[in-house]
Amino acid sequence: MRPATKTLVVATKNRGKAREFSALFEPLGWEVRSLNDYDRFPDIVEDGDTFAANALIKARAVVAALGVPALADDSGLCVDALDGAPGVYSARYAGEPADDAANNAKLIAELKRRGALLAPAEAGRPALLSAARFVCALAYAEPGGRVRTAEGVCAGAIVADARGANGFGYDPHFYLPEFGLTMAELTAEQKNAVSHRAQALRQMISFWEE
Ligand SMILES: O=c1nc[nH]c2c1ncn2[C@H]1C[C@H](O)[C@@H](COP(=O)(O)OP(=O)(O)OP(=O)(O)O)O1
Ligand SMILES: [Mg+2]
Repeated sequence: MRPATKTLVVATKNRGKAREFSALFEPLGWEVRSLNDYDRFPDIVEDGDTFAANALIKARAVVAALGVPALADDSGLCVDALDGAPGVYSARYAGEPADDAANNAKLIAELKRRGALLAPAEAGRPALLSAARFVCALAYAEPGGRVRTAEGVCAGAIVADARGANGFGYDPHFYLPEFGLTMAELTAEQKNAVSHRAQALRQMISFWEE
């Protein structure tokens, strides 16, 4: 089961995600179309309990609306000290409409309130950190009803001070110990080598090749 054409609809309105999918698919000779390429595509209600459930909801909604195969991404940030929050609520953590700056401000305020930003023993690390991971569930759906899901995880830590201007969402506060940089300080190529999204996509592509 793999898409029959070299154009793939990605069921997202998030321009940051769409940009990353375009870059990830480009070396494979695939062109990505997002919901921003359709006039007034209705908002999809994401009321699933898990990333995978929400990805399936989005993929199926786009298949139903457009009649073509669709790949959907539901992703978010899970912070250990917040018992996995904001999790599936990452996009609307600070309320709706979704606002990255408000979400980041609420995240840091919440971690400070709980005393959950800790100074690591090692020198050269950012001052205050709190263990976290990015999670990405992908769902691929076809008009015939077949579906496939994949998941990727990227471990890191939330850092109190925002750094970097690349990426989107929580990237300026997501610190990667192996780089000594936040996700927003990585180049697009670096992020696409390690991200939760890239890992989930690698798994999905391996399913497509089965
Ligand atoms: O690589 C990432 N770098 C930073 N932040 C990220 C990343 N990946 C997900 N996130 C955050 C953004 C948003 O707050 C939430 C996703 O929510 P999610 O519902 O999956 O996406 P969305 O509503 O922005 O667009 P859409 O549903 O149309 O795909 O997690
Ligand atoms: Mg969403």
